[in-house]
Amino acid sequence: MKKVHQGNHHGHITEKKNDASRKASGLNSIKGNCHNFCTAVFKDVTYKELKNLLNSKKIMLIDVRETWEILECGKIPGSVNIPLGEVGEALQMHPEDFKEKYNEVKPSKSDSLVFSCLAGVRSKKALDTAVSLGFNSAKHYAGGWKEWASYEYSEKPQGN
Ligand SMILES: O=S(=O)([O-])[S-]
Repeated sequence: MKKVHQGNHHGHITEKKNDASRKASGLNSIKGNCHNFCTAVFKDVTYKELKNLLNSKKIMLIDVRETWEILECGKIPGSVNIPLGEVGEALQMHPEDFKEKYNEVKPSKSDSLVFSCLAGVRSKKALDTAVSLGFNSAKHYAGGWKEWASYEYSEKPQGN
């Protein structure tokens, strides 16, 4: 008898838990969508903003393309190459190791970091990694090398 009673009671709790976890996963997906929306709107720098930031020398621009792509296509002047697969590890490195590997001072969590790639997909992933590691001022240049080269190396009027 006792066993049956416990079983029923347990079953009831389990049902409640399932309900609670269903609600939580609903909230998580809302949170996920909001995060994507917020990073898309507030953490994206335009070509002109990037130019100004580079001129002010107040940012570290990290190009997350593979090294061969940079050698083949070119790079935004002043950018540092950290391929996407290395970003998480690099941002957690000891500053001395970072300096040795990338020949740059490791950015602090409050520094302005901007990620770029070819067309904004990998730079967004790098941005998400950086934000999850506490680099809350990080942004990305969604236009990437594609847009940069089109403004810098063609007769096209420059965008914003
Ligand atoms: O560089 S990219 O991932 O946007 S194609």
